[in-house]
Amino acid sequence: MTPHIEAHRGDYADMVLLPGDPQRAEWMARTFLEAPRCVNSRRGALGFTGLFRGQPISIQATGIGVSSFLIYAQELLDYYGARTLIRTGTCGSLSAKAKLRSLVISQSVRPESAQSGQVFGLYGTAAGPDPTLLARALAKAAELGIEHHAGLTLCSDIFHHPDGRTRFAEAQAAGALAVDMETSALYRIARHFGASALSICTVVDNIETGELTDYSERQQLFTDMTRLALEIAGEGR
Ligand SMILES: O=P(O)(O)O[C@H]1O[C@H](CO)[C@@H](O)[C@H]1O
Ligand SMILES: O=c1cc[nH]c(=O)[nH]1
Repeated sequence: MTPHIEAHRGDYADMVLLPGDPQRAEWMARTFLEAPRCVNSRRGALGFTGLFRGQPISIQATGIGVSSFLIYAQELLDYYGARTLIRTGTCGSLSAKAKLRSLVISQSVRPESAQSGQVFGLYGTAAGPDPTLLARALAKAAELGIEHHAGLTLCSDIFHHPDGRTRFAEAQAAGALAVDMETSALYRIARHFGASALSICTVVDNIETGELTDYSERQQLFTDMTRLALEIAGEGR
């Protein structure tokens, strides 16, 4: 076990999907995995291991933001030997292209601020997704007819900000499709451990228009993202 995970070594698969929300982790595991087994409930950060088409896959909630994310990612990579991490998150759209309920696949990511830079500086220079996972995701999403966009995303440390949406102007001018709060940390820590990573997020609100999805519709909302992540995870490393 680790300070934040009560599972034994060997309880996690090499391949781990990482939603932020523990309720999403449970829904994904119970809906899509065969024989899902809860391997962590410490602090309510639920983790599950089961089978997808006969192959072991784990799903671990990471909480909100870089600080929480890095705890779970570090312990999975360093202690439990995870080799592939796929974030199955939510994001806010910063672009008319990234429609509500569609998927954004992060092809490159920039941190929002100097504070982010200091945290991410622990893991060296900027990093991106694993090219093989990215190529698989793009091909599978097209094959399955899943609405998606791939491109630059922004990773923020702050959800409620006194400057509101004006703080995103520079990132929008640079072409950022959407904002989340973990992707930059995912790519950097994965590179540090020589692991493969990809971030896929479902758009749950549009920061320009103020459109919002409701939490109650979120389970159906995550079907495409979960199917896509499992399909590409199911192809192995
Ligand atoms: O829904 P998750 O995966 O937690 O992702 C997004 O939602 C949270 C903010 O509401 C942040 O963690 C952000 O990155
Ligand atoms: O607006 C949003 C929605 C989800 N996640 C974020 O970080 N921001």
